[in-house]
Amino acid sequence: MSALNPYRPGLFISLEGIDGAGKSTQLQTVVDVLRAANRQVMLTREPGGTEIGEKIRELLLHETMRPATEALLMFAARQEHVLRVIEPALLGGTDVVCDRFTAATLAYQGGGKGIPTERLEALARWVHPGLCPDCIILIDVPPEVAAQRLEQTRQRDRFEQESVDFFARVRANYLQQAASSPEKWRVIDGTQTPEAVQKTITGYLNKVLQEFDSK
Ligand SMILES: Nc1ncnc2c1ncn2[C@@H]1O[C@H](COP(=O)(O)OP(=O)(O)OP(=O)(O)O)[C@@H](O)[C@H]1O
Ligand SMILES: Cc1cn([C@H]2C[C@H](O)[C@@H](COP(=O)(O)O)O2)c(=O)[nH]c1=O
Repeated sequence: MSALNPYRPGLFISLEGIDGAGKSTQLQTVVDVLRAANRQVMLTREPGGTEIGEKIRELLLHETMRPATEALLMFAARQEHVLRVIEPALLGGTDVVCDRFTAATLAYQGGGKGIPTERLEALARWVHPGLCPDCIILIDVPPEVAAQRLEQTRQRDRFEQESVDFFARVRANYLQQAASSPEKWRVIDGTQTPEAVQKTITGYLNKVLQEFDSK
């Protein structure tokens, strides 16, 4: 059973951070820690995670659109993802590690693009009533650091081309969300070396699992 949702057998963990924070680099760490504890684990991502969701992802990452369209498409993809993938896995006892979830919509479409939080929260209540991650790991870096990393490494999609100011707003929103639910969020300093970030995530997750086992 989940530590925070005793009616549910699998743990639901999401990873968050601005683009370039190092989230993809650390996803496997999360999976490895859970598997080392003999747990069944599924790794998935948003937007995406289903056939329809991956098609919506392509639109979101590459087509120009209004912020409201963006928010609605995020939730359209999430509806399919929750109903077809996340809930069945959790109910079957599989832990779900999700590369971003609704916190990203609040941060990017809310903090970054100015969609009112109440509208996004209303969509979240509609699309996944009663479901939220048991723990959310935020890899936190200043936007200047993330921009430098992205510049060095790859061709950038529509979000990755946003300004440093945009990512400063997204980061501030994430930190605000984390501060308002400290029992659920763990903020990790992503400016450390990848090995140090990995060690911090491993220590944190082992504590979460210990808490879970003691219930
Ligand atoms: N702790 C770190 N220190 C220095 N560089 C890092 C660190 N973590 C990741 N990187 C490098 O930064 C770049 C971006 O990392 P990664 O792809 O993991 O970020 P991300 O947060 O998943 O980005 P996006 O959300 O855009 O996919 C990569 O080149 C990666 O090797
Ligand atoms: C779920 C979600 C994602 N986004 C943005 C954030 C990223 O720029 C991309 C996804 O790419 P990633 O490198 O695989 O993380 O989508 C968003 O704006 N709102 C959301 O809800």
